[in-house]
Amino acid sequence: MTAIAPVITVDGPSGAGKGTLCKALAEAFEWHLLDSGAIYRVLALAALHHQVDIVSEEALVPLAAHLDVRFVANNGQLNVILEGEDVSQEIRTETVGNTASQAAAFPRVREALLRRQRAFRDLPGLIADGRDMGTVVFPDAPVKIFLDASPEERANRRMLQLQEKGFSVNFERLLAEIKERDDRDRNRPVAPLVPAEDALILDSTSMSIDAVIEQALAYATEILGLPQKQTR
Ligand SMILES: Nc1ncnc2c1ncn2[C@@H]1O[C@H](COP(=O)(O)OP(=O)(O)OP(=O)(O)O)[C@@H](O)[C@H]1O
Ligand SMILES: Nc1ccn([C@@H]2O[C@H](COP(=O)(O)O)[C@@H](O)[C@H]2O)c(=O)n1
Repeated sequence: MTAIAPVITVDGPSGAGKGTLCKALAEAFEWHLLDSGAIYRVLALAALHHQVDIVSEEALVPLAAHLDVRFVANNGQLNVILEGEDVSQEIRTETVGNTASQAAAFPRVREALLRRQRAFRDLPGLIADGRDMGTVVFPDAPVKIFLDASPEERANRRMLQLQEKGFSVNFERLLAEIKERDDRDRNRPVAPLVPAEDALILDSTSMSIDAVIEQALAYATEILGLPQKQTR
């Protein structure tokens, strides 16, 4: 009998700290990592590159079905390769994030990307980062976490992140963009951003990164029946 790889899902809104937490969990457990948002972002970038109409589900579905994307491990980072070109940085802009959230609202686009995401499930286990990991993509995951934070805190984190990279940013504009994306992700008819019924909800608004990681690790190891892991 083939063993089915366990999955830890981490869902939540933009800037809640999912990527940070998932990377730490993947390192601690030495499991595979799925950044499902990167797949939606790559689709958005491919649409922008090929002048595919982002508001046309008809036009986006074939692009999603044949998306030529690879994730290549490189010194502890995952490089994102679209049609042979490294787009790891290009997909991280707010414009691409917003375009991704428009494309992600279409049911048939999501359907076209489903199998690609499930293919990441492999032994010894998978950490899955996204919006619908626990509700749609891996509903049988034994550990589900919904990571939240207030919009103001998330906008502040994003501002600091962009400033560290040398960009000048406007807090009010970032906050408005975050709220707009939240609204679209939470209210779409398919796979909306909602916590799975069996998810642990972690509000990280007033928590440090280390405290979030520690709490998530303790929860996951307890449910999976694994020995307690050390935090970094
Ligand atoms: N608990 C925390 N306290 C303060 N800053 C945090 C916390 N968690 C994450 N951050 C910082 O917030 C920023 C955004 O975090 P991260 O990229 O992990 O969020 P995300 O939920 O994956 O966002 P997205 O869905 O848009 O990719 C990063 O700069 C990260 O270091
Ligand atoms: N499982 C997912 C993951 C992402 N999305 C959409 O993509 C946008 C970008 O995601 P990031 O996590 O990289 O910020 C996001 O706003 C969602 O609209 C999704 O629908 N489902």
